[in-house]
Amino acid sequence: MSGYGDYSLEIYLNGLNGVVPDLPMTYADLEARASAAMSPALLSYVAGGAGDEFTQRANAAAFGQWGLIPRMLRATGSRALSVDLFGMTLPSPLFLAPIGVIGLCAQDGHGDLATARAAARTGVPMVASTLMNDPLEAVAADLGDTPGLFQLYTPRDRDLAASLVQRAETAGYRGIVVTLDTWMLGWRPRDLSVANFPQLRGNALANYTSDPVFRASLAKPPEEDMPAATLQWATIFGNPLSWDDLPWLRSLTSLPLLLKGVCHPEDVRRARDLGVDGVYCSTHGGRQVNGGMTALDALPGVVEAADGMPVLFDSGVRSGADVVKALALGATAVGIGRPYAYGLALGGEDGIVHVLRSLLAETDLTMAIDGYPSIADLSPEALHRNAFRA
Ligand SMILES: Cc1cc2nc3c(=O)[nH]c(=O)nc-3n(C[C@H](O)[C@H](O)[C@H](O)COP(=O)(O)O)c2cc1C
Ligand SMILES: O=C(O)C(=O)c1ccccc1
Repeated sequence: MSGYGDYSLEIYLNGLNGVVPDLPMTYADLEARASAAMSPALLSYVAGGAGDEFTQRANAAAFGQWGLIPRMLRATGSRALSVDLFGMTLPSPLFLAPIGVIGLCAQDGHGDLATARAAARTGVPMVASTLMNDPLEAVAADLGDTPGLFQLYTPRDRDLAASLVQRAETAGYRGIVVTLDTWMLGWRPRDLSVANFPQLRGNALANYTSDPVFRASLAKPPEEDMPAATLQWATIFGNPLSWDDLPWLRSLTSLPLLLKGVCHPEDVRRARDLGVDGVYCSTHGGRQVNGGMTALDALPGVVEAADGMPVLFDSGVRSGADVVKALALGATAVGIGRPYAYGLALGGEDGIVHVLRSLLAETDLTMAIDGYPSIADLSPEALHRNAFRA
């Protein structure tokens, strides 16, 4: 049974001793204070999105269409927030979405490890990006007993893809998440304005530079010629996959295989037919394309087509109320993106833990007060279409 809501009591009790939180309690404050703590180039990369960022804003605003219907007298004195995913029992429905430059968001450049340690402390699983400053093996070691999934950016070199997946299996990751919406880079005016793309400067490439297949493709080891290694990375990074590649992807692993960026029911059905174990409904936080549908609008159709297969969700989740709504629309687990990057930039590992505990507390309190004692009680019928939109 969840005691996540007790985080607020803990804070109020600390106040009796004159202690007030040194980390932000609102998303607006988190974003503002983290922005001030980051370099302008890193901030434009993390906070920015595609085009004029309409889709990025709409992803978050879409939650305002829905309101949880309060129900009374439903004995919500304790809440059940745990979820089952691929045979794992997770303590809560949250997970950490893959963030390729999370390493850079920490002062020491090891934000991938800090994220893994925050995952270990909270039990919130981490989806580790292909693009990390530390190799996937080191990140797995810091996860402890908390499960990790490995997010694959499928390179053009099939042997390199196979090597990365094999390494993830050996390191103990519990699933492979293949991201399909980012085999090429979208139009990102903020980054273009400062002519900065972190990976092209050699950042977050540790999984490549530590890989025997990648190293064998280089004339000189990356330690001697990183610019050449980086150019090689740019050449092989993105593979424009088709459905014909799916049997090959499936053959790479016996771990659960998930596809990230899937928003159309027909794509869900096709993935299912080809032996995929789960789909991940996301619009990449509006970073890749602008002007499209929001991830939340796509979610009900994806859930229906998934027909019981797990559906991970992210894009625009900023509060516990958002988490509850995504669960009610059928998400199996809900991914946190930018909020934890800001938590890390502002407060290191403790900053991530604070962001996660705050989101979980608000989720728990929302379910308690509105009369939904377990995640199983959350369904589309629990939601009302709001007439008023802020
Ligand atoms: C700075 C940054 C880097 C990201 N890198 C990756 C990545 O390496 N792989 C991936 O699949 N998604 C990546 N994403 C997308 C996230 O996994 C997630 O879909 C997105 O952040 C959700 O939107 P939100 O942060 O606005 O909630 C990245 C997002 C951000 C903000
Ligand atoms: O910045 C991103 O969202 C991201 O994941 C990415 C990674 C490599 C190339 C382009 C985008």
